[in-house]
Amino acid sequence: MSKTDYEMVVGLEVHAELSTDTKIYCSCKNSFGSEVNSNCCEVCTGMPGTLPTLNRKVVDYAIKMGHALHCKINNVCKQDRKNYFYPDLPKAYQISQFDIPLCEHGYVDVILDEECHQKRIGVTRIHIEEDAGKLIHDDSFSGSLVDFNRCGVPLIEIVSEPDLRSPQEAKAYLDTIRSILQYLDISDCKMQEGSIRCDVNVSVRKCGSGEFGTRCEMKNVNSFSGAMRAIEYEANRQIEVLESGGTITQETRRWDDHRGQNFLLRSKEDAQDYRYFPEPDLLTIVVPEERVQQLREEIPELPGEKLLRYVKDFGLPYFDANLLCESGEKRALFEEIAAKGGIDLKAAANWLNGDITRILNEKNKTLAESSLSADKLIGMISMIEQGTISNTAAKTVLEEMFWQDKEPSEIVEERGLGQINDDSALQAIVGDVLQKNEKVVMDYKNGKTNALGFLVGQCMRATKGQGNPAALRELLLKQLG
Ligand SMILES: Nc1ncnc2c1ncn2[C@@H]1O[C@H](COP(=O)(O)OP(=O)(O)OP(=O)(O)O)[C@@H](O)[C@H]1O
Ligand SMILES: [Mg+2]
Ligand SMILES: [Mg+2]
Repeated sequence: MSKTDYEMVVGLEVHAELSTDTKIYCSCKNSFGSEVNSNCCEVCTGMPGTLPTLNRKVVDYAIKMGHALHCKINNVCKQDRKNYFYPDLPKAYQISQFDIPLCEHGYVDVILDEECHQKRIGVTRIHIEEDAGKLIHDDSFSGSLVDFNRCGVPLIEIVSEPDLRSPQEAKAYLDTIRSILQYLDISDCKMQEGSIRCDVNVSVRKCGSGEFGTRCEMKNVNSFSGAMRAIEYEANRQIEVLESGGTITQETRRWDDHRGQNFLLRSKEDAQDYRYFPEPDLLTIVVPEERVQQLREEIPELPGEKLLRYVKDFGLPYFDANLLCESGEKRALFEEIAAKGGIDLKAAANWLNGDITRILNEKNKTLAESSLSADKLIGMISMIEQGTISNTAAKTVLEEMFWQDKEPSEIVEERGLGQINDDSALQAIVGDVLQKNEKVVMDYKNGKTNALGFLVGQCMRATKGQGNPAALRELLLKQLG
């Protein structure tokens, strides 16, 4: 049998750090990058005799994610101890949730491609738990150091059903989960700071088989593109094992993205190995039904719905809509423009995704720090549409109105950027350009039609960018016969 006779089956566990001000069970600051061991106390390091107190915000944030992923919310639930030893876990247990997670039985619709085909991915559960500390390995000394600042940072674990069938589907799912977290403003999702991490579970089976194969779980996947590579590699590894007559055993493997390979860490522990038991130091979580509903009402329009709406209602191509949807500020400005109307929205999207994004990136600023507004942009784009200014002149207008409290019309006037639409003025320029470019004119007459573009360019140059290109083109065509 060959590779194509097999199908891969993938399920993902996403851990997202929640952006609460304080940790999940104590009042230590929840922040990244502080001096090592400066944000920890006897509670988050589990000193004997200390008691945890649940941070209410953590429950709110997790319920919001539950609503966004269409989950059933278990507003009466408990927390459990997951026992294991590791040097970054001074308590030797993690407070998590075992048999009754806060949210379960959900799903998310993921957009798979530019034609907006969708696939529904099941979400098994979302539970709250605490993060562990961080080991620091350094070549300058033997052994490892440990930083406890991350102990007790709140996490949600979002577990998917094994519904994914390719690395591309897994990537689309991860991108969707990340942007939902960002839309809800409950996690900063900084991959490089580890605020969103994923474990990748993979199995393979013969195409057409109704049963799943044995899964292997990969740890140390540090990016979404790394997840795609890890999935591809692991599925191939399993197929090779099966094809050579072997069997797959349930294992935890370590992905090494640099080498593009994974390595056995341990044969997989089962839930029973953790000896889960109800956390005796914490009360049952009880969230009043009104609070659950109130949180539902706080859910904004989510990325998938928004993207489809931009494509369907505003006629934007997927690519443009997707770029706009990535930034809260851009979305807000675009929607304000769309609500006011009167201009081509594709043009607005182009400016937002193009020059405006470029300028912001160059200056490392946000839209809120600029002087741009929906009205200014509408004003500028209308002037282009009415032929008052050229696209080139508009770039100058944009640069000026970006940081200054000036109207586009003011700038056009001050800087004399108005487009020359006057036929007789343009006629003179066309005549001059044709005279100076006899060879190009010959080429054009001999069938080299792209010579026309060159001539338009020359006319634009002669007008210092202020000629109306459409009018110039027409005049040129007339003269060239
Ligand atoms: N046969 C399979 N092939 C691929 N993925 C699978 C298969 N069976 C289960 N999975 C996926 O494995 C993941 C299991 O995650 P879950 O958190 O429930 O358990 P775990 O990995 O054993 O626990 P832990 O959180 O302690 O790592 C889910 O995403 C699920 O969809
Ligand atoms: Mg898990
Ligand atoms: Mg796991």
